[in-house]
Amino acid sequence: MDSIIINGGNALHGEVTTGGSKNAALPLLFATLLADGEFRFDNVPGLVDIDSTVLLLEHLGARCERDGGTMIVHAKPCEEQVAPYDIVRKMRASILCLGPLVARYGQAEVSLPGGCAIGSRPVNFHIEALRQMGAEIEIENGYIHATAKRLQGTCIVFENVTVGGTENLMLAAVLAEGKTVLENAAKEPEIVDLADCLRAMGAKIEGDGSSVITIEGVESLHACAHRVVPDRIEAGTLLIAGAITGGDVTVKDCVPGHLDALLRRMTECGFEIETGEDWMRVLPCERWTAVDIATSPYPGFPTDLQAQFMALMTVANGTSVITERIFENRFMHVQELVRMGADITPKTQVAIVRGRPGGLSGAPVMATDLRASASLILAGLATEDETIVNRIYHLDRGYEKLEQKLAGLGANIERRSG
Ligand SMILES: CC(=O)N[C@H]1[C@@H](OP(=O)(O)OP(=O)(O)OC[C@H]2O[C@@H](n3ccc(=O)[nH]c3=O)[C@H](O)[C@@H]2O)O[C@H](CO)[C@@H](O)[C@@H]1O
Ligand SMILES: C=C(OP(=O)(O)O)C(=O)O
Repeated sequence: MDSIIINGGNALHGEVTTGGSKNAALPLLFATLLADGEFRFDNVPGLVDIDSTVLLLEHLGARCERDGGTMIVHAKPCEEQVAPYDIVRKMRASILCLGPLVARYGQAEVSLPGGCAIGSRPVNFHIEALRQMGAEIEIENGYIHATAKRLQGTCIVFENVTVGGTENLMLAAVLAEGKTVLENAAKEPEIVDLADCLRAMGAKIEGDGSSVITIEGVESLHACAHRVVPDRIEAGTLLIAGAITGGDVTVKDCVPGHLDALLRRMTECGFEIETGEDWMRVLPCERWTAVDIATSPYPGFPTDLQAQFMALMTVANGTSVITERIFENRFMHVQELVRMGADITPKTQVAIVRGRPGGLSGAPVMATDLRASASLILAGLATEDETIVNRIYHLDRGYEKLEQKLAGLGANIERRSG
């Protein structure tokens, strides 16, 4: 199993580019189940989760070709609408094939995704909403069995904001009969990116980016070309990497407007941040002040940056209260940060981080999930000695060549295969 070795202590300097968004690319690729023909996607990140999606699409009859950041999907009619356990268990977002399959073919069998390190992560909102559109859904032998004559447009009010649920229902409603209104919908930039792509396929969608999305179903859709939106979580992680080392880092090819919540908090900490249309820069800062964060749906502070921000707070001046409101178990990085000298008291959904400027030391640590991996690497950069981050396969789900990007900024970091 690969690990990442970091010899901390270097202030990072220079420019680094952001790749395409994992969380946008996944639903976009599942949108190809809605039409036949040749789709072209640019700015597709090279990630294990993208490989898992390709595996599932190819299982469902498509052929995918990749050349750098470009992915061509030759979409064909799907003969057997089955998403098997062996593929779904690799990636929870596989559930996003349910909406398009049942909308287009009137049936689907999709393995129920399990929980993961950050929580139980049920898909009851997806299932309930599809039932409201007329789908008959049974759960048997670990599979969701869905059938429908033609899905019927209706008004769906999500009990809680759900990114995947909103996406699955958008992917279903575009081919339903009549108008679907999604209320309390997610507003994430990835939702807007999906809506843009679906519109390019001929769908009629309004309101994406707000909490009410209206979709007028159409009879059929066609293939299109689309460029994946930049990954705001990768961009935020790279900016924090510059900040935590007291460095001067410019993150290019990103959308700073998608990171308002992070940039506001970092500015409150005392960091000087400059932004342009598609870049942002953190300037050198020797000491920063602790601030509190509480995660919430977009445009709130993203849960996917909570672990990385916590690393920054472990070496801040003062005490920070970090509240995780999206997932019930997203503090798995705390114990590993503590092994590196951090002073953190975790409670149920709150962690009290008593900052210790210059107080971290390198250690062998274990990554438990994707963003926890990033958090431990950031903490490693802030020490003066060696950190070994084990179980790095989580990182490869969501960051393309993170160690190479950080090394390009002057970090002493390498991957060791083993
Ligand atoms: C591939 C992808 O885009 N993943 C992102 C997506 O995950 P994902 O789409 O899985 O997250 P959701 O927004 O659906 O989940 C939010 C909360 O709602 C709960 N819930 C969700 C659905 C449901 O049917 N029932 C239910 O109870 C979840 O357990 C969680 O507590 O949004 C999360 C929240 O921004 C991000 O952390 C993930 O990186
Ligand atoms: C939790 C994440 O992803 P997923 O929903 O794919 O597990 C993430 O990107 O941080």
